Amino acid sequence: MTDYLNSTFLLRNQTAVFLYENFAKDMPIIDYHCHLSPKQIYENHHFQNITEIWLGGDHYKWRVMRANGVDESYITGDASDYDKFVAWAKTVPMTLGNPLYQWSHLELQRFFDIKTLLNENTAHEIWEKTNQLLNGEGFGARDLITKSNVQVICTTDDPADSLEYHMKLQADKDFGVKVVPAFRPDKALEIRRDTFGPWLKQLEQAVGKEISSYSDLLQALQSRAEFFHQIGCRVSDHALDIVPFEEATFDEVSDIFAKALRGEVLTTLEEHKHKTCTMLFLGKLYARLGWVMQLHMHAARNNNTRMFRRLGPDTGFDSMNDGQLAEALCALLNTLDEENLLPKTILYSLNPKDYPVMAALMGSFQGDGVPGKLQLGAAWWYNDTLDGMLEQMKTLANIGLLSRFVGMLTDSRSFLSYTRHEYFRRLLCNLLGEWVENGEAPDDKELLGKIVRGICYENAQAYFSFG
Ligand SMILES: O=C(O)[C@@H](O)[C@H](O)[C@H](O)C(=O)CO
Repeated sequence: MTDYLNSTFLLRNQTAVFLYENFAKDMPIIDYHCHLSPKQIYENHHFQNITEIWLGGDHYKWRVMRANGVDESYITGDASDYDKFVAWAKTVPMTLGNPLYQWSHLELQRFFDIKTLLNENTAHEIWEKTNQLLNGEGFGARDLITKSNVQVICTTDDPADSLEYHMKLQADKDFGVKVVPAFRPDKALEIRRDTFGPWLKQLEQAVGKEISSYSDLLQALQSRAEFFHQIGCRVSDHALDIVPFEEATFDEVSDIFAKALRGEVLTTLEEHKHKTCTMLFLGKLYARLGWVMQLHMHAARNNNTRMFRRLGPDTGFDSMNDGQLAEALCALLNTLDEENLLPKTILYSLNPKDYPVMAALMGSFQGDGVPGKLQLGAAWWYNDTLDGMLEQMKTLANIGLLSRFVGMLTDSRSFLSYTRHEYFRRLLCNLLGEWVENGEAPDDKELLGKIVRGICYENAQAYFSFG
C-alpha cells in the first residue's frame, strides 16, 4: 500500500512540491472564522477520548453517519463513546471521495502519528492509542492549537456574550495565541424567530438597560460592538440565508420593532425592512470601527423539522439555498458605498453557483487603497472539498485577484481541524504548480512565493489587522 497522505499528498508536480515546502508549509495560521469554545481554550480542556474531540460536535461527520445508515443513538444519542467511535470507524471507509476520509486520516497522522487506516477492524487499536495520548500531556485544547502553529483564532460570538474567557485568555501571558471574538448579531436580525424575545432580554442584561425601541436596540448593538472592539474584535459575521433588501424609513422600522415587542406577527416584508435597516446600520458601524464584515449567504438551515425539534441547530440538517443573490447584495453594498461606509467585506455563499456573481460584483466596489477590500470567501461548508476549493480559487483568479485572497479558515468546532489549512495549502500550491508546468504561468519563484505566502498568511495578517 502506498504511503497514504505522504509528503507529496495533493502535490502532483515538482513546482507544487517546491512551493509547498518553501512557502506554504511553515506559515502560521490565522483562523479568522471558527466555532471553537473560548472556555475550552482558556481551560486547556483535556478531552476524555477520541469520541469527544472528533464526534462531539462535528455535524459533518454526523451527516455521513446518517447517510451510512447508522442509528441516531450512535450519533447524537445515548450510545457509549466507544460504540459511537466504532460506528464512525465503520463509516469512514464508506466516506471515500468525501474530504472527511482524507481529513480523518490526516488528523490521525498529524496529531497521533497513526498511519493505520481507520475501519471496523482497526477501531479498537486506534481507540486505545488515541485515548492514551489524549489522557496524557500535550493534548489539551491549547496544546493542539500550539502544535498547529496557529497565531490567531477568531471565535463566533453573540453581542450579548460576556467575552469572559477572551478577557481571561488575553490576560494569560503564557499563551502566545491571540484569541479574539467575532461579532455575530444574527439574533438581532431574526425578529420573527421565537429566539428574538429571550435574546433581547440577554442583550438588556449585557448593556444594563431596557430595550424598548428600535433606537434602543441599535444603541445596544453599538455599545456591544465597541466593547467587542476593546477585546480585540476586528471582524463581524452574518448568516444571511437570504439577502433581503427592502428600504424603509427609520420610523417605519421603529413601528415594526414596536409591533414585534407587542408580540404581533410580522409580515415577511416587515422582517425584510427590519433586516435591511439593521444591516445598513451595522455595516456603517463596522466601517467606522475598521472591521471586516463577513456575509455567509444562501444556507438553507434546519430543514428537518422533526430533528430540529429534537436536536436544535447546527446538527447536520442544513443544505443550500438556490435563490437569487445579485440584486439585493448589490443594493446592500452600494447603499453602504454611497456613504463611503462600505467596510472590508468577505462574501461567502453556500451555493457555488453564486461564485461568479459575487466575484464580478466585488469588482464594482474594490478600492480605497485596500488590496482585496472585497473578498470572495473561502469555499464554505459543503464546498470545502477538493473540487469546491479549486472552483472558488479558479473563479477568483478568473474574475478577480487570487493573489489578494485571505485564504483558508476551519469554520470548525473541533480542535483537530487545523489540517484543513494544510489541505488547502497543498491544493493552492498544486494549482499554481500546474499553471507553471503547463506553461500558463512563469516559473518565477519569487513571484510565486510572494503569492503563496500571501494567500497562506500575509494577506490575512494585513487585512484583519488583529494587531
Ligand atoms: O457559520 C456558519 O453559519 C456555518 O459555518 C455553520 O456554523 C455550520 O455549522 C458550519 O460550521 C459549517 O462549517
